[in-house]
Amino acid sequence: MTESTTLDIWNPGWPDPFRPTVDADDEYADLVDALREVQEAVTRSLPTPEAAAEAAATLREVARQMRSHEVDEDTQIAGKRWDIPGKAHALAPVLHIDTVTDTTATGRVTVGRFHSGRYAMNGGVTPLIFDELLARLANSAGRPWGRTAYLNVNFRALAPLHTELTVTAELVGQEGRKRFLRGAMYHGDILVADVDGLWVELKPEQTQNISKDLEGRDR
Ligand SMILES: CCCCCCCC(=O)SCCNC(=O)CCNC(=O)[C@H](O)C(C)(C)COP(=O)(O)OP(=O)(O)OC[C@H]1O[C@@H](n2cnc3c(N)ncnc32)[C@H](O)[C@@H]1OP(=O)(O)O
Repeated sequence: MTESTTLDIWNPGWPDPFRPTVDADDEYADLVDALREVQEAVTRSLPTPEAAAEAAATLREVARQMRSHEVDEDTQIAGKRWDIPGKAHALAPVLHIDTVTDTTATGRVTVGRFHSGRYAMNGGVTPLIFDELLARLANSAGRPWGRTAYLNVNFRALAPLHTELTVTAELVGQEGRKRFLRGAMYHGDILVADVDGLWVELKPEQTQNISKDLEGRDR
């Protein structure tokens, strides 16, 4: 796999909760890499029942250890490492963002069997990748924070596993608070998916303490 160029494209307009609140060093990134390794290895395996039970006990022990270090969402590292591909979050495949200009962005991604549907990338994973790249572009160049309003994805061809795919994004228009983006994913010259997305700039009251907005809701 090609190593990425890391880009710190932190937007000063973004609210503080999106920055890690402790100095993150690579032990955190390594922990999430190890979690990704587990996800892929478990997906690819057919252990004996005894081996499955042993692994489950080990994983529950790791979960117990991590629960003893639990913090609130504003303080956690996962999803906050803008400087490294994957942002130290194991949900989506690791997207290597190579370029971000005021109106375009490009990246590369390779998925394994953990993100497979059946011998090709799962259809729910493609929007995750588009959301990551398009959101970075929508919210870069000093633009105030906006949220995804829609992502309309067209699947044009199977996206192969274990193969580097390129992803592109473009800001195609702005009307008031609305930012219209378009993106595409390629396997070599083959278009595997494209997307139209809308980001809506948040009103000041929408950027205040999101956890308060969710109080009392079943999350
Ligand atoms: C500090 C907090 C930051 C949080 C960052 C979180 C980042 C994410 O992960 S986003 C996750 C996925 N996205 C979401 O959960 C978003 C949920 N939806 C929302 O929050 C709201 O619907 C939101 C912000 C997108 C728009 O709501 P609101 O600000 O009230 O917009 P509203 O004033 O109704 O509409 C603004 C314009 O956008 C248009 N619009 C809004 N939603 C849509 C849509 N889905 N389709 C088409 N047009 C839309 C409206 O028609 C309107 O257009 P016009 O100005 O021409 O009349």
